[in-house]
Amino acid sequence: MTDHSPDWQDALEPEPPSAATVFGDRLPIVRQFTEHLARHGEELGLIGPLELPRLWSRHVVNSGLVAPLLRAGRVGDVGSGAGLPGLVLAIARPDVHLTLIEPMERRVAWLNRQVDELGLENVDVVRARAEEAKLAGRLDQVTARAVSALRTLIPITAPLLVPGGELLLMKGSGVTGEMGAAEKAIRRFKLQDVEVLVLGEGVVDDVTRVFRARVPAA
Ligand SMILES: C[S@@+](CC[C@H](N)C(=O)[O-])C[C@H]1O[C@@H](n2cnc3c(N)ncnc32)[C@H](O)[C@@H]1O
Repeated sequence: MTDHSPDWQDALEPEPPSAATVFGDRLPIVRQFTEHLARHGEELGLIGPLELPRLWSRHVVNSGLVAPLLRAGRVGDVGSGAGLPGLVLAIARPDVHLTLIEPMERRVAWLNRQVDELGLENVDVVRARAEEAKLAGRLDQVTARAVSALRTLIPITAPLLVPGGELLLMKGSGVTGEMGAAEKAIRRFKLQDVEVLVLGEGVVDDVTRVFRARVPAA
């Protein structure tokens, strides 16, 4: 019999074993989200045409690696786009409230639709640029992925934090160079305990780097 599976299904990377390790009993909802993204992501301009063969490992599992770093409280994800890492983290950590901050109307509509379809009760979506989101001093932790270099990302994310709050900024292998270029911003916001965490060793082929730092406590 001829297989009439749609193109997206043929192109989608098979679920890697790391997905079960990272998401545990939340995996069925992560699967739903990944399928929605694979089905609609390209036509909605959320992911590029080359991303389906690496959607699980490069995007979904990669985002989920940050979940153990979240503390209970209110976490903001700046520039959520398709929901990476914000929606994935909201699925993985139902005990944490996620605020997804995204200025583009089409992406905000997508995020709201996913929140409804996946039945997530720990998410709100704010349509705004981070610097205009009226969230200054309100968030316990802020995540971001693929939004901008640290030198411009720190000045739009650090002001959102409560005193003692924490930045968790997902970065590529160039993070050390970015930190050098961001020295002025690191000093200006008096960031403390600045470090780069390497996540996923022994679990995934491509490790994830996270720039972690705290703003001073009051
Ligand atoms: C390259 S996409 C990355 C999306 C997603 N974080 C990911 O990893 O796939 C960058 C996203 O950041 C958003 N963005 C750009 N500048 C922003 C700002 N100042 N505040 C909030 N979001 C911003 C864009 O609209 C876009 O959705």
